[in-house]
Amino acid sequence: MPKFAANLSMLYPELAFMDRFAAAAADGFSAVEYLFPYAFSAADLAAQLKQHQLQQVLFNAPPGDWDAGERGICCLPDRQVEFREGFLKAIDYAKTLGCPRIHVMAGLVPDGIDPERLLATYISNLKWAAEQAGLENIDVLIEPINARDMPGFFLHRQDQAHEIVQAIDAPNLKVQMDLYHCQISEGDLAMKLRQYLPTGRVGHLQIAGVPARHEPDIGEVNYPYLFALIDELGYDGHVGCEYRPKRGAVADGTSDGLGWFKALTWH
Ligand SMILES: O=C(O)C(=O)[C@@H](O)CO
Ligand SMILES: [Mg+2]
Repeated sequence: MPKFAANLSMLYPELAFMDRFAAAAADGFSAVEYLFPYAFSAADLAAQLKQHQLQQVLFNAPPGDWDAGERGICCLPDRQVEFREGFLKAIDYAKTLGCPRIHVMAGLVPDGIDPERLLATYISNLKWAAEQAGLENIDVLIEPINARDMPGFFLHRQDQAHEIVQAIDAPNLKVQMDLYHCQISEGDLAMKLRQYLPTGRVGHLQIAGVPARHEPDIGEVNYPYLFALIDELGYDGHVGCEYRPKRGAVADGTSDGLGWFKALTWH
């Protein structure tokens, strides 16, 4: 069975962020991920990980002005200095948290800029980021995100992401394959896993039910089948549980929806 990580940005919305570590550990998780650590000190976050014996497996580099609607700045030509400063801050957090990978969001395609310039900026920033992160044995990940949830995002498809990763050819630059986004954008999940996991270029997996992004046992995707396939293909990384609990922010709403996880992991 794959190893699962609780995504603390989406799971446990009923709790304050700092209380979500304890809740994830109590539910049987041994690893966590979340979008952004920057509202907290790295030392406080590291203390939570230590106290609850959790491994931090992923977080995101600063995405620009998230509250204003930005979704990453890596492809934006006029934001290179900010991207690089933010990425170095992410490396500092990763070192304190013992986190081996950082997700870099590409950004929304702005009007009126030549797509070739966006791609050139994206590639140049990713090359630089992979070099910096490589000095600390950290992987850099890029994630295709579906256009229904994030219209105008630069990166929507697995083949596009893999083409970029291959072109840059840095050993620590990989794809974050979120099966929720992949199902919405392109489908054929089992064949996509068979195509991409053996390349060694998938650095992290994530899951959610489709179409509503609730628990993985709600919706059109047969996850037990895919978990067996992920094992068969020899993937030994984590699978991030990045979904919005169906019961929402009510007491025990997240834990009550974890029957699918407990059935797989509790013996
Ligand atoms: O939304 C997702 O999917 C993610 O993995 C986030 O890191 C970016 O929105
Ligand atoms: Mg994701």
